[in-house]
Amino acid sequence: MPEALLSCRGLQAGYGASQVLFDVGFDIAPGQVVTLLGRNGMGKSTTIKTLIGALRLRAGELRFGGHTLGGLAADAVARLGIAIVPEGRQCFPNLTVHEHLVAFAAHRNGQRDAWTAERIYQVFPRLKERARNLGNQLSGGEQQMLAIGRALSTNPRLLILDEATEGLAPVIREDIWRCLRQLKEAGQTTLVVDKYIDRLVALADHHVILERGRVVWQGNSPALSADRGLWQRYLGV
Ligand SMILES: Nc1ncnc2c1ncn2[C@@H]1O[C@H](COP(=O)(O)OP(=O)(O)OP(=O)(O)O)[C@@H](O)[C@H]1O
Repeated sequence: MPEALLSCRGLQAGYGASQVLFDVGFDIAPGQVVTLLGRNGMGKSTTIKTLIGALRLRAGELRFGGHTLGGLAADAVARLGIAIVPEGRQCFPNLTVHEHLVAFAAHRNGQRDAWTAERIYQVFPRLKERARNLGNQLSGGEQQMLAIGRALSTNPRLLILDEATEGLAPVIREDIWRCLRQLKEAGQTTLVVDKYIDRLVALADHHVILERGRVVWQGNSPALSADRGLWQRYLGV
């Protein structure tokens, strides 16, 4: 097992008086795709908010690429190379597709094969066709592709997708899954939260199941596929 890019142990976090995360711990190795699973309200988004510095870490250890993240503000975490595609896409209505892909461009992964606009267009040919369109002229699926492309343009060492296929038509969702497979083949380290477990099993290397703010199971795709009891107990499917 290569050294982890992200490593968290015993994470605790919450909102005011309500504690939501009690004991969250997992690793993400370079190039891995890891999922956070669990029913609604179990702490997936709260874990992500804690990782990106949007929510204060109350206890635990959070390390990323040799840095300790706990206590760092969100902009500092972003500069270290964690990019998030948030729920709800958030494209800019009056920037063109191409402007989205160059305005935030950075080089944070230290790799030679940078995600340039051209490379992003290879993964998302639809975006190339729409390069001159404004953000508010795009369909929901195109906006989602653009949100992923924009995050990639910062060349993150870790890409985080929170419910990236939420609200999309099935055919568009499949397009997003195909793109995520391409990103994985290109070596992009990714953390995914989504509800389509069968698709995640096909895509990801490692899965982490949360139940009321604690990791109750983690393992690889064959192990998760083989244990339908886990799906019923923790995932409600
Ligand atoms: N801003 C907030 N203030 C107070 N409580 C919150 C806030 N955001 C989330 N919570 C609570 O924290 C708990 C965990 O929520 P979280 O959003 O992390 O769950 P989740 O696993 O991502 O599920 P979902 O798919 O519903 O988003 C829930 O009980 C939720 O009500």
